[in-house]
Amino acid sequence: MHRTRIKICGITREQDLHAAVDAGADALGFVFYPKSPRYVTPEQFALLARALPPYVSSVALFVNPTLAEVEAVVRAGQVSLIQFHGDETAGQCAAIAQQAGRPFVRAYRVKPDTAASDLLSCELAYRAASPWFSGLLLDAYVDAYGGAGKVFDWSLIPKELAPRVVLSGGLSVQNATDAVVHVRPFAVDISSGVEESKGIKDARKIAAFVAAVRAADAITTSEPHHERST
Ligand SMILES: O=C(O)c1ccccc1N[C@@H]1O[C@H](COP(=O)(O)O)[C@@H](O)[C@H]1O
Repeated sequence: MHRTRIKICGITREQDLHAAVDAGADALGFVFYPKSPRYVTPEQFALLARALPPYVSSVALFVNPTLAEVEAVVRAGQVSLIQFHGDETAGQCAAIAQQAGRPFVRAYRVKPDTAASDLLSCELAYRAASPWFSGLLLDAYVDAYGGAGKVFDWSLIPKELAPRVVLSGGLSVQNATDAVVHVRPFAVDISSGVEESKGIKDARKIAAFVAAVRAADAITTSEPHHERST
């Protein structure tokens, strides 16, 4: 059975970190973009990261960072993976990841006119650019860098790419099962959909989201892959 990996992003409080871990999250995201309502400083991250148990990944999310900013975070606490969510080029991501010694996920903000070939060639280019490239995260394009709670058209994702991507953008307790059953991504990433207010997570929503993803995993296991409807 495929177990869709789950990342809960935008952790700012220790109680939210525990809620996500207790619910069964595989990864927790910390936002190092100062304009975000979910921003944590390296000092705040250092305290939060001490509460991370083994085998739960921590993802440091940046928007157009300098190498020094990334290195400061990597020094502050345990970082498993970097997430680039800005306008960084493949070369910049590769250079920072190499220097910081961490693999990275690249966010691609999907527009209504994004073609399947755009997504496939982007993945190919990143894979060629760096051995530190771990995969693409697909988010909806909005007039901000992310965390906007907006869904994009999942049918734009090429079927051959879906099993490798992190699906993101406007996921919620309500659409989680649908998202996993239709797209069958490797992982899902959610931030605003499990919040009570910006930067403050809701433990019940986190638990319900994880349950909805697991329900979808059970459905996709009983349904042969070739029957995927999108
Ligand atoms: O969470 C933020 O504030 C944020 C800021 C800048 C870039 C990305 C950000 N969050 C990421 O956006 C996607 C979608 O979030 P949502 O579930 O639609 O709220 C997700 O990967 C967050 O990690």
